[in-house]
Amino acid sequence: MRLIPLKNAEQVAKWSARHIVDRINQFQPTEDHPFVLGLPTGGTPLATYKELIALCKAGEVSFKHVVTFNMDEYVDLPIEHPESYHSFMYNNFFNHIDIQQKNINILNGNTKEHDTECRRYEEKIKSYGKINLFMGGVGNDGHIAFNEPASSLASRTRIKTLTQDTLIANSRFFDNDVNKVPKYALTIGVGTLLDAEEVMILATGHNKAFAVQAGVEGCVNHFWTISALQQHRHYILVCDEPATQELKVKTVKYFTELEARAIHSVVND
Ligand SMILES: N[C@@H]1[C@@H](O)[C@H](O)[C@@H](COP(=O)(O)O)O[C@@H]1O
Repeated sequence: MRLIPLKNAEQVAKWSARHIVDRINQFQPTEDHPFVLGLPTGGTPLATYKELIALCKAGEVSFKHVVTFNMDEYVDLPIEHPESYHSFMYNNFFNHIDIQQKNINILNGNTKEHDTECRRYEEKIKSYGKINLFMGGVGNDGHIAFNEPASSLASRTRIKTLTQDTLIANSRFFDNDVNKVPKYALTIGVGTLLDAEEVMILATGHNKAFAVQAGVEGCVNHFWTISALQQHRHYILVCDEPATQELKVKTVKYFTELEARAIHSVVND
């Protein structure tokens, strides 16, 4: 894995946006050979989306031949609701870049046929071969996408019941009223994420410190689903300083020195 320990959230946004732009540009996507990008919602990636919009407007990257797959969507929350992940993605990203509508994929949480929708999503991903780069955030309890504690580490896209911790954490988007937060979500599985060619997780703020510890130093276990990424061949965790607070000093020093000495054609997986 690569741990990128940075000073603050602004640096995390700049580093992650630049990484995505470099990967897209190296790939040289075309209509018939698009770059496939997995995307999250949440407060953490917002600044990365702002950077990507700026880089797109500056002509440093085009999303014309980029296909996106979002990680998750609430169940039974109308698409037009300001807190649906559809609204989030269009308002904060898609409306401001040159992506083609036909290349945007987000799970439909308003269907009654949850299993069919989840299977369709997996098959659509497969139709592109694989996701080239999946960006993600992480919950305070170490969940990735909506793979809540004790999710199968082999799981695929499916419906999940959200935990009380997640309902409380997400109530900040629903007038601080936990009863307004949808109780279920459709989410890609841990296995779906592990199939991506590369996974980049962003973690900022001291609330994420235990999740980061689980993702770097912890044992692989289903209670901290981020830990499953330790088995991924190209896993990058980009953190600000508060998010590394629970890591050993030795661990942070090790990865800092590794990055300083790295020749980036040689990846430190
Ligand atoms: N499903 C999302 C996750 O994808 C996200 O990583 C997490 C943390 O969000 P934030 O970045 O706002 O802390 O929230 C939700 O649970």
